Amino acid sequence: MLRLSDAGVRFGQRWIFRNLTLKIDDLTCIALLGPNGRGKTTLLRAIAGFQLLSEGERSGPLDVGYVPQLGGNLLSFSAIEMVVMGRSSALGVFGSPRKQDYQIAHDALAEVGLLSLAYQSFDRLSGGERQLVLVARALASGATTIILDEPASALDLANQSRLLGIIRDLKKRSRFTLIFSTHVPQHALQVADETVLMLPQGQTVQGRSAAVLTETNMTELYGIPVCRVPMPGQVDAVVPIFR
Ligand SMILES: Nc1ncnc2c1ncn2[C@@H]1O[C@H](COP(=O)(O)OP(=O)(O)OP(=O)(O)O)[C@@H](O)[C@H]1O
Repeated sequence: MLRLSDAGVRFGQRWIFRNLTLKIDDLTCIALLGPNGRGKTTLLRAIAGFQLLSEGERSGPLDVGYVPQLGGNLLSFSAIEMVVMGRSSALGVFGSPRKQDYQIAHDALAEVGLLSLAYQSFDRLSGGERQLVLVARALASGATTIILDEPASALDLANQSRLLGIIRDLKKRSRFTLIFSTHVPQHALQVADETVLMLPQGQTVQGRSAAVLTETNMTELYGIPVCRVPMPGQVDAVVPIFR
């Protein structure tokens, strides 16, 4: 189990969050939602153990596969080399990747549907392709806790569906604890067992996704009306009402 108790992170004089207690049971899938700048990345990094807490405590595993938000640090390694880098904790400081590490990387790229781009330079991939390569890297790491920071932000609708499928498959394998942030409540409703809302005024709400993602909570979260529309035989549709 991963746990943050009375956790807080402060940058200079500014508290990003405080008094935050979060319990993540093994093998659950958790979605994290909140408005821009509210502190989701900071919280994910704290959960991963990369961000030092200013107060409170973290307990839980440290071997975490972390998929960062898509950034500008483009590297000219090939896609498969980027994925093989995910094997580094299994190889040790001086180890170099062996045939079996490349096989694992190959399988991970196949899982995200990018095998055909294995030897293309990472810096020449599209944003969505890069995002999927980073997901493959976390899969290849062998970590059983995988944290994904907005993994769908650059994905088209088909690839969002593929990503949700990958998350569902990982859940079915019953080996992984998954935590992802998103600005799309529908993603949480589709695949997350539990959702954590970082509300604008500083409170945090955690609970079963269908129970937490109410119209009232989502409207408070984003400051615009958000509706949940029943879809016969399917998960409710989440519809923001843009003005
Ligand atoms: N190392 C840092 N030093 C100072 N301020 C920081 C640092 N890292 C993040 N912040 C600030 O903390 C706040 C929360 O940032 P964070 O990236 O966690 O938000 P977020 O919810 O992930 O945002 P978004 O949805 O826009 O990605 C922001 O205002 C950011 O500028």
